[in-house]
Amino acid sequence: MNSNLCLKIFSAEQTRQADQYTITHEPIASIDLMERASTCFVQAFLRDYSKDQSVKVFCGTGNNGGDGLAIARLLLDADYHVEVYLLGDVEKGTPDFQSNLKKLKGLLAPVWVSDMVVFPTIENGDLVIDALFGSGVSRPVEGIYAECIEAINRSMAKDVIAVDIASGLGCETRYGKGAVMEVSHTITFQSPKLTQLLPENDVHTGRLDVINIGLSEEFIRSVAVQQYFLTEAFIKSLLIPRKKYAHKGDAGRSLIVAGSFGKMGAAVLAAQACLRSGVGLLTMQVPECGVDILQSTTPEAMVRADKNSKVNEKFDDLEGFDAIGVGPGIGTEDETAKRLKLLIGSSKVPMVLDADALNILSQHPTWLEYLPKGSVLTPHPGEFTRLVGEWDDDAHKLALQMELAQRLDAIVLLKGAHSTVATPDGRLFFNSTGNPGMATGGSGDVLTGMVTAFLAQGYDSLSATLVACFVHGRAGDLFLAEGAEESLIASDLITKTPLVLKCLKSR
Ligand SMILES: NC(=O)C1=CN([C@@H]2O[C@H](COP(=O)(O)OP(=O)(O)OC[C@H]3O[C@@H](n4cnc5c(N)ncnc54)[C@H](O)[C@@H]3O)[C@@H](O)[C@H]2O)[C@@H](O)CC1
Ligand SMILES: [K+]
Repeated sequence: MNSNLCLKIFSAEQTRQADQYTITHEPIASIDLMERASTCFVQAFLRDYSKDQSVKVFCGTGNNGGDGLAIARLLLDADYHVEVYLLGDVEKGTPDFQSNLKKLKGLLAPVWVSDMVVFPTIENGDLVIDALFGSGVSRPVEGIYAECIEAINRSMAKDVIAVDIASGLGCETRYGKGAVMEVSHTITFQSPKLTQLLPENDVHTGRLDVINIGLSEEFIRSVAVQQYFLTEAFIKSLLIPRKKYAHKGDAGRSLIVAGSFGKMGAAVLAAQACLRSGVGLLTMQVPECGVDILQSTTPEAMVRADKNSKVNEKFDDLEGFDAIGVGPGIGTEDETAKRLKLLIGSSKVPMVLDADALNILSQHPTWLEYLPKGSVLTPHPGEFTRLVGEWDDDAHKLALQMELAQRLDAIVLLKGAHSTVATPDGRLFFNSTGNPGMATGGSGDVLTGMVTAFLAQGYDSLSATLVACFVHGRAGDLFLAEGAEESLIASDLITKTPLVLKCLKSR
């Protein structure tokens, strides 16, 4: 696995080192690197924001403020109506801030906001560019800066766009006691910052675009990190090609235990997602009441009927399977719980545990110790709370996720916007695909089917989980090309999977 193909999530210090290394070794003057970053920002900005809106740029006196000044100049060149507001001790500004201030002064007179009397009125429909603080913020933001941030947060601005990171939001921590800018869009440099991927900072990040400003690839490759952001190139590198003389057995055999009376839809979704993700042979174990449903909706799957008519009770004969998925719609009846215990105890192949299987396990935590090697847990936040208890904030939640993966020697996929995948050796992968439309019933059942399919096809547990997670999100994103988020239903994810896989497999 070549993790260098992912975007590495750097600390503020590593970001600073990457800048410095690039300046020394490319070599490029610091001011030219700032110009390059600002030009990349403006290119992204021009795609989304038209000239009929007034742009107010708020700049601090560090390099983020320097970026803001360069961006203002480039937008003026592009015929935007721009106003610039400066905060802080301009005399003490960084050298690159000073150079950009000089370059701008011939074109426009910036306003120094010494107190709130000079703070401008932000009209309904204005755009605000936030360049007060970037990755250099090191403590809670207070005083005039905080007053200014709070005024912008209360304003009628149509959009607030952060340069690199919202002011006041640290790369690794939020400095919660101070003011933090609320932004609708962040255009960040080179790689996302950890805080930008956490739900609690959604209002401080908004839509996140990561732009490549050409920091030294040599440096980036050399830095060891534990946290990664998935890229298409990385996922492509994980895909296993089908062999020319492949037969259905080569593509793996899965067993999925799913469904109960009234919840057979979960089994159908998991089955169809598993088949569309390339499994060779799929056997579904469902209660008697679900046999006809499965056979008629999904003729490609073989079906094993449980003697219990309404719930899954019997999990015998595990011979010949390469991966086992269990959980979607099985319910938490006592008989099902007992048989889940036996299934865990007797399976010799990796298992994917989801939904009610996780709910049962949270009632019987000691059974988790017997999970077969390479197993994958795929909780949503509710199931995760039942497994590990409440968390204080998102950082604590990630710590609990990593601790669980280590303790169980299993992969733990925590679902949500930017789903996270934790490994037993302490790595954490953030997904980069998906959208809010996917918060819909059955979406998780589809994911279970996908992970099970990739495991059965011979992917190692981490690769199977990462590929499934990325493909699942990309399928959701593809749906948005033709439908609204609100209209997305879980089966749309299955419908879009063939095209997603085709594109990923193309060179
Ligand atoms: N160094 C480089 O070569 C590049 C830097 N870039 C920009 O530079 C930014 C980082 O710049 P800086 O390191 O100058 O830092 P910032 O511009 O984020 O912060 C500036 C200063 O604010 C002070 N400060 C920190 N927290 C404060 C607080 N709560 N209240 C008041 N003052 C506070 C710090 O001492 C620092 O000197 C990046 O986010 C990015 O926008 C880009 O231009 C790309 C290239
Ligand atoms: K900023």
